[in-house]
Amino acid sequence: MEQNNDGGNLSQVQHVVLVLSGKGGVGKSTLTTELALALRHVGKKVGILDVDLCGPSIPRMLNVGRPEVHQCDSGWVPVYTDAQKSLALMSIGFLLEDPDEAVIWRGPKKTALIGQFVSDVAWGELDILLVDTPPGTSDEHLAVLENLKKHKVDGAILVTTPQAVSTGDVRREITFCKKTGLRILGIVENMSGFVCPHCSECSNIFSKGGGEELAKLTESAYLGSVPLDPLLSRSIEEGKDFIQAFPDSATFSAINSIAQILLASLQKA
Ligand SMILES: Nc1ncnc2c1ncn2[C@@H]1O[C@H](COP(=O)(O)OP(=O)(O)OP(=O)(O)O)[C@@H](O)[C@H]1O
Ligand code: SF4
Repeated sequence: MEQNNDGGNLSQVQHVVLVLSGKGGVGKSTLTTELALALRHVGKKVGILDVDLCGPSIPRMLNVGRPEVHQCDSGWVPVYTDAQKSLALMSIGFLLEDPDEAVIWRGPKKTALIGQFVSDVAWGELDILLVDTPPGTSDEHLAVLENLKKHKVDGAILVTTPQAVSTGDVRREITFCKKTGLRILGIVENMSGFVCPHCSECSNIFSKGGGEELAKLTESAYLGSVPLDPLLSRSIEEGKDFIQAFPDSATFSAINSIAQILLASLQKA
């Protein structure tokens, strides 16, 4: 783990993990949300930093709307999703007056805001902070990474889909990690098979195993796969806690297993 002596607002955060994807729509924000809920489920204190300027969707997924954010002496106070303060969220969406505002910002403004955003959240004590980044390998990624690296970052989880594994987007993402010295903690294949809402049987619509192949190719861990599950997309749309609502589902087991493997690899590092 990279760390300097001045941990700043991240000094009481044990682990920082970026969630990346080569392109949009592969389920990066969904998995960030579900992994955070799964980690909370096993008693961890979790934070989510939503830096996805293209579409900050995590507040909707966690059903927190657009609360007013307050400042304390050490920075922005994150929004807590529960009374126990076990899941903290700070989203770039909270700071935008108009949700479409960020799209028209030019590079330097985005970079400056991200810099401030990454450094100025008063997280307090957290076991793990998940950072939902914009899709691709843009300047925003570099800005997030540069700012986090001043403090600490354990590495990144790469989210892909069975169809996307062999595309240029994924290769560019891997090259980005290598060039910036960002450790790939593991690969997750999302939308891997389809869970029938009637009989819960999972059918592989697209070829399977691409995520595993990619993990071998990049010599990184394969964290697991999550099926395309209508119950999960409904929970996400309605801002409900899937982990709490469907603890017996195969999708819950898949997400839980990925969270456990991730935790084990962070504890080992
Ligand atoms: N495993 C899944 N099962 C069912 N629906 C899913 C699954 N993963 C993602 N989705 C749905 O796919 C859509 C896109 O997901 P999401 O917003 O998480 O993608 P993303 O990669 O973060 O996209 P972007 O970075 O462009 O915001 C959402 O409507 C979400 O509910
Ligand atoms: S998976 Fe089962 S319930 Fe779903 S359509 Fe096929 S047979 Fe019917």
